[in-house]
Amino acid sequence: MKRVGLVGWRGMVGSVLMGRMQAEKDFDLIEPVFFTTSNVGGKGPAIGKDVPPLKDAKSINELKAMDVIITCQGGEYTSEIFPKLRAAGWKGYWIDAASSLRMDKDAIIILDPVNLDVIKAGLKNDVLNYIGGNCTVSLMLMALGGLFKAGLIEWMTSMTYQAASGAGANNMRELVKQMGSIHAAVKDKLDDPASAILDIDRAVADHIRGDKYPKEFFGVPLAGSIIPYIDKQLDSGQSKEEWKGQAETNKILGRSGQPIPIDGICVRVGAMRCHSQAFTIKLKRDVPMDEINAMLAAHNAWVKVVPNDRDKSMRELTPAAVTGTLTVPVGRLRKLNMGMDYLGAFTVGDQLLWGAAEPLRRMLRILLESR
Ligand SMILES: NC(=O)C1=CN([C@@H]2O[C@H](COP(=O)(O)OP(=O)(O)OC[C@H]3O[C@@H](n4cnc5c(N)ncnc54)[C@H](OP(=O)(O)O)[C@@H]3O)[C@@H](O)[C@H]2O)C=CC1
Ligand SMILES: N[C@@H](CC(=O)OP(=O)(O)O)C(=O)O
Repeated sequence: MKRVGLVGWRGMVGSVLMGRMQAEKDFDLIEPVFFTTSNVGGKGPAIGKDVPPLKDAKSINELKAMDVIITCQGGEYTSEIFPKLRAAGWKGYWIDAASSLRMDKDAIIILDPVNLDVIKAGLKNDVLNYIGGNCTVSLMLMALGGLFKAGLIEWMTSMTYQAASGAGANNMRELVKQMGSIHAAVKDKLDDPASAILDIDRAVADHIRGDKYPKEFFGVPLAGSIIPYIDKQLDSGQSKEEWKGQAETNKILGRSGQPIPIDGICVRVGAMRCHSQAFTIKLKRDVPMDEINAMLAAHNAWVKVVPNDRDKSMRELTPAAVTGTLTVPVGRLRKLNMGMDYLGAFTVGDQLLWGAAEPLRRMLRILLESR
């Protein structure tokens, strides 16, 4: 059995990964060894089988004994430990949720329902580093895989509505606190049916601009507002999150040469853990809608085409409907006023599942099956 080291298993992404690995009985197929940066010698998680005490995630010697390492510990950990581990001669497989190594020439971005061929070619060519993609990019590709596979996309824009979870666990807590604090600030007025809505509105606006509004982690209000910037600022005028759209998509698809142009504006909204995206897609030719729907639906087992119907869209194409599931609905599909080769679409996906944890455990399975 392969010795698989798990780092970052108790964090937010790690916990989702643990849940999925247990649900899919992945632990039956491996010898799991759990690592920690804060509790060496402590008890490992309950996974239905005995595991050794927690090992030191900074010990190159302990890590070197692993055949595979899966880490959700974060980019700083990867940047510190990965080069030392390779410098020490470790030849195992490194599977990582963090972005640090994604664009390295020695790394493959993993999203097997979309790029199993790229992953398999990597394994054949002894590539050892397999990195999960950015959540918006992975969810976009799960939704639109059929159009990419058919080579129909000339260029596209993605305008995102990204959940608080993408910023981390503390930010999710802060979003809920912000919601609660808004309600508390106007509860008396809300309880009085005779109160004027503009008084409530003014009180809410004063509150979210005021000092008592909790915004330690976001820095600005999210509940009752939006944040039109995600990740670092780049000289190109894009945010780093926006830059990833084109760079990672083309790498995931294994495209060399001319990249498919992809750009847009990434925005944080008050959803908990589902990212949504609205697309404008320039098709290479006018393809009938029934063919487009069929292509999208047939691409993978998780995408679900939602008919462009008001009631169905409102019920099935929302973070509230999708959260905690692996289903990636895509809908609002229609030709735009710009012409018959312009397609509009909207998708929603759980960014902790397909956007983070799921591709990692599936990569482990691919490795186990291939080796
Ligand atoms: N958040 C996201 O949406 C996505 C994140 N990623 C990447 O995954 C990595 C991890 O992200 P995320 O899971 O959000 O990070 P977390 O902050 O939730 O967890 C990271 C580590 O923090 C330590 N930790 C400290 N205090 C706590 C606590 N109270 N509860 C749990 N863990 C704690 C744990 O390490 P220890 O046990 O050693 O103390 C844990 O492994 C990042 O690199 C990120 O870029 C990738 C895709 C999406
Ligand atoms: N930046 C993403 C989350 C994330 O962790 O992305 P990446 O893995 O590319 O750093 C978000 O805020 O929604």
